[in-house]
Amino acid sequence: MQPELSVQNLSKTYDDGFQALKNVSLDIDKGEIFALLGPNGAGKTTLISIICGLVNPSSGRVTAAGHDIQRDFRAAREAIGLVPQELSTDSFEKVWKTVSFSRGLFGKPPNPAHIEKVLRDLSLWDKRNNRVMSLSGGMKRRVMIAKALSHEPDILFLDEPTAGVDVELRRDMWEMVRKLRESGVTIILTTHYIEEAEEMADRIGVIRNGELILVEDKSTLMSKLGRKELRLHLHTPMEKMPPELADQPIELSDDGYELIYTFNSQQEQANVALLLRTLGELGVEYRDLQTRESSLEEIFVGLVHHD
Ligand SMILES: Nc1ncnc2c1ncn2[C@@H]1O[C@H](COP(=O)(O)OP(=O)(O)OP(=O)(O)O)[C@@H](O)[C@H]1O
Repeated sequence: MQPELSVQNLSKTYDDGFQALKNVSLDIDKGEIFALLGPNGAGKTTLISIICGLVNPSSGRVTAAGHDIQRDFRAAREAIGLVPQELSTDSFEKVWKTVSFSRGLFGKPPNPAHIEKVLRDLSLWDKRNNRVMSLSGGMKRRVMIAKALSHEPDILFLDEPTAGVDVELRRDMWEMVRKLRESGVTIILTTHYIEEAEEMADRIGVIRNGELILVEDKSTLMSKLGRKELRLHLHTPMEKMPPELADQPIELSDDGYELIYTFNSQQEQANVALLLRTLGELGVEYRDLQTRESSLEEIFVGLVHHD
């Protein structure tokens, strides 16, 4: 199957000589939710802006829904909906009008039934006759999404969709994104909230200094790079690590009351059983045992700050 979005060897050097993207290649399938993670200035917005035809690439090729974004600009752009990072919604226009107008910009004939559906799906129907500028920040953000969906795009870009949005609205947005995916829309989102990527994405790409350093299924990423931690709370403090445990990835807490064992998620649980048996043989008693897996956030911080 042809990917819905294909980015091949894309590079961008801005006029001042700054190289914001370095040979980025990425294929995204129809119906995927793809999260692009990266620290500030990594190149996320540049990548999205090139795909949406707002910035010219220095080299490389992009196809969206099978259309080359440079040779076949109109068709490619029509296939894409973009919800930009900056909200430009200080409009005197009413919600219905501004959303319908966006559709017209793509040369699509009016389709009130579609606009109604979009507004209803985004819980904006009751506000359709309100002026955009009179809406709350969260509602304005929904209007931005409605505008991006007005021309029935196949691919939707959400550039930091929930920045500055409260937790409740964030959850509503996630719900909405899932519904969109069910209707066959491919979704690419950038986010600083790792929780968001963890919650939503099928695949995750990590971009750093203009390079796509990793693309992986979320679950693979978490099991490959995630670590598990086992903490044993001891009955009596231990003064130093017994020699039998010296070659294990195990640490003793400063107060001597905790043994902390870390292991790769992929590694066999059998190692844990072995550790517990060794402790039993040594007569080390513990009152409590806790396990914990590293979050995507910890994995991400590790990726972005180390080589
Ligand atoms: N027009 C421009 N001219 C020169 N440099 C630019 C231009 N636009 C962006 N840059 C630089 O390119 C780099 C990537 O910027 P970009 O906005 O793509 O990052 P980002 O990953 O989206 O960051 P953020 O998370 O902060 O939005 C930054 O260092 C930025 O300063």
